[in-house]
Amino acid sequence: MTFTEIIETFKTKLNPSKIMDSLEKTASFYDESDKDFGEDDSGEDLKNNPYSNSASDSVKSSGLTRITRDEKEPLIKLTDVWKIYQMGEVEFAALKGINLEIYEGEFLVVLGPSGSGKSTLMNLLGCLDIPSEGTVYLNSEDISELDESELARIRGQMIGFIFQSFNLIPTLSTEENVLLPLEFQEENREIARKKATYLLDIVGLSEKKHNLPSQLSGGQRQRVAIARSLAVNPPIILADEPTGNLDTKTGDYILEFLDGLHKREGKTIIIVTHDLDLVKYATRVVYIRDGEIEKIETRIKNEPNMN
Ligand SMILES: Nc1ncnc2c1ncn2[C@@H]1O[C@H](COP(=O)(O)OP(=O)(O)OP(=O)(O)O)[C@@H](O)[C@H]1O
Repeated sequence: MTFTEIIETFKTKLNPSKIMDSLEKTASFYDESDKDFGEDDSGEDLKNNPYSNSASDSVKSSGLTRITRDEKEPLIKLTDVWKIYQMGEVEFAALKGINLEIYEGEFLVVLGPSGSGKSTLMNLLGCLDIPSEGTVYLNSEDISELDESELARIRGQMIGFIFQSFNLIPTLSTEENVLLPLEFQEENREIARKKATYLLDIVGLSEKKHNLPSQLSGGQRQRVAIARSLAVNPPIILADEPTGNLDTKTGDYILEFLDGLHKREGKTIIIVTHDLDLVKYATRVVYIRDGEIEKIETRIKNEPNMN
């Protein structure tokens, strides 16, 4: 499939009129100090931050209501959430009555062993799935009853995904993969290109923009996935084992980058992992086991892990 065909398929599937009604106009969210992936940065594009023009009016015009902690309204709220998988006659409860409130600006790490329900929980937090029972609120909107096109609209506005299962599209170049969510939101082509160029520079991949994903290393692919997840400047970043297949150095870069987004841009970061080392970045850690929350721990960020 060509780039244009892929865009058209997405648009047809996901009801563009609804998406157009609620376009996020993108806010300023980087400055030069975010340039964490140094090696192959050209630096040229950082002088012209394409996200900076709309800084003052972006949130107002976006249709998104930014909830502050003062208002004490959670950005995401799960109330007695169950996820039951049906396998023929047999039912399996992967989540059993989860209650969780996540506030804007948190760095939440969801920690649990294999099979504990982390990915199932992530799919609900990311509006990729709806609960079997219970309620999921995003920005005070109950997503449990929404259809797929409405869920897609909310995802497009609110959430950037860094999922291993969210593969890059193999037939598209690095640049086209980053352009995808922008084109999908019918961003002006020229501005979209500037944003893609800017983001690829931020993650240190300017020189690889014409490469296909298969011509990149695992770490580089993950960096493209990060650039793509940030393209529409979502307030929430969801990452499923973001360092899973990476060497320590690249994994650390990615975590430091997410940490920077949290500290400097106030992004809400949610990571699910079984890696205890990631706890040091968290403001709260949710321990999950057998589909239930075992405990929730509030932390002072960047404290050494005491476990
Ligand atoms: N589509 C499905 N149908 C049936 N059972 C499922 C399905 N998806 C997940 N499960 C089961 O639900 C439980 C939780 O799975 P989940 O993928 O959420 O765990 P996880 O904590 O993310 O595991 P891992 O760390 O190994 O990825 C597991 O026992 C799994 O076998």
